[in-house]
Amino acid sequence: MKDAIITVSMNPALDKTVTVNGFTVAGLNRIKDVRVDAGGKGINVAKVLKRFNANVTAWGIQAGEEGRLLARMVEQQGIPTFFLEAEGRTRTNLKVVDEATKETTELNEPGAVITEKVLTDFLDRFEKAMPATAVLVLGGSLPPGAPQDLYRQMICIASRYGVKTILDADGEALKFGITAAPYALKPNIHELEALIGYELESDQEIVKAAKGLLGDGIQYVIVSMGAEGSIVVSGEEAIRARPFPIVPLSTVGAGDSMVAALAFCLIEGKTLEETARWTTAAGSITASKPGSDVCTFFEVEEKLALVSITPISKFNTSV
Ligand SMILES: Nc1ncnc2c1ncn2[C@@H]1O[C@H](COP(=O)(O)OP(=O)(O)OP(=O)(O)O)[C@@H](O)[C@H]1O
Ligand SMILES: O=P(O)(O)OC[C@@]1(O)O[C@H](CO)[C@@H](O)[C@@H]1O
Repeated sequence: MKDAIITVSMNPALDKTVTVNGFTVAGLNRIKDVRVDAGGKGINVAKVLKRFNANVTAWGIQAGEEGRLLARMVEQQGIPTFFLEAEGRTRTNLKVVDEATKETTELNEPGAVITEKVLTDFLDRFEKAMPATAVLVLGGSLPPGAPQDLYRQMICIASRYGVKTILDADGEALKFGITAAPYALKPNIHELEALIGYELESDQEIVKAAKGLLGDGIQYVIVSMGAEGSIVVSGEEAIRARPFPIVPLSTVGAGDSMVAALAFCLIEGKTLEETARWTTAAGSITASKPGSDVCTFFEVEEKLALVSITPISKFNTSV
């Protein structure tokens, strides 16, 4: 059985995380600590999957000195990579962690422009890799120059080879991507609300909205809700998962850790309840780590039983 997972980061980043004590907008902020991690959603997913001992390769586009540094940082973690080089410079995303409030403020650059030539080469190599791939993870924003329906194109290619795609995107990239019926989606609550065009006030409303996305090939929707945990929905079941308490150090990569755990659960054939436990525990452990550092397999495994699980049908069967 195939077990290879490919993560794609078309717009990766060096994540520069600075820690301040009491972040002041429009004032002088003295930085207490700085760290730089290899970032981008697909790269974070690959970092977790490597720690889960999965057969993962990080694909993407890199550019300039920053791009070479990024690729080196990923490879130093023992993750096999396939990066095509583009012109310009891979972006640096600034993450400001406020020690006082435990809040993270993110300032993400648009990224280097991608040319049609690089894109065509990438898609060509991508299609060649699909026959040996079991799960594909598409995550993050698209770089300037890329068509908004790029994820849709990739999902269509992957589907021709029976590859299960997990899509973690927002805005237009998500809207277009959904039309190609990825196997699973991981919107956070704000991305889901933006997609459907209205606010969701209760768990029942979230389940209803998530269920509305299922069908025509979409099998799972995981709606993440920060400290509130998540709602995991399949055609047959809906589960409310609540995390154990943590002290958040940087929430960057928490959603990506959920996506990684979902890819792991798909490969391992876990049940929906097990998937709810693995994804939620992975997200919460990553949120308790500094910068874009991510959870390990043993840290997650140790906490699985502490994730509180409630089947949604228990309190409302009408959704
Ligand atoms: N403050 C927190 N306390 C406990 N768990 C948290 C906290 N923040 C995040 N998590 C865990 O991480 C998961 C994903 O968080 P979130 O909904 O913020 O994802 P996201 O918005 O996709 O994150 P990102 O895009 O930064 O990776 C949550 O479902 C939860 O399990
Ligand atoms: O700008 P995008 O592509 O939407 O998000 C990029 C990013 O914020 O996502 C990761 C966290 O999920 C970070 O490593 C990275 O900086």
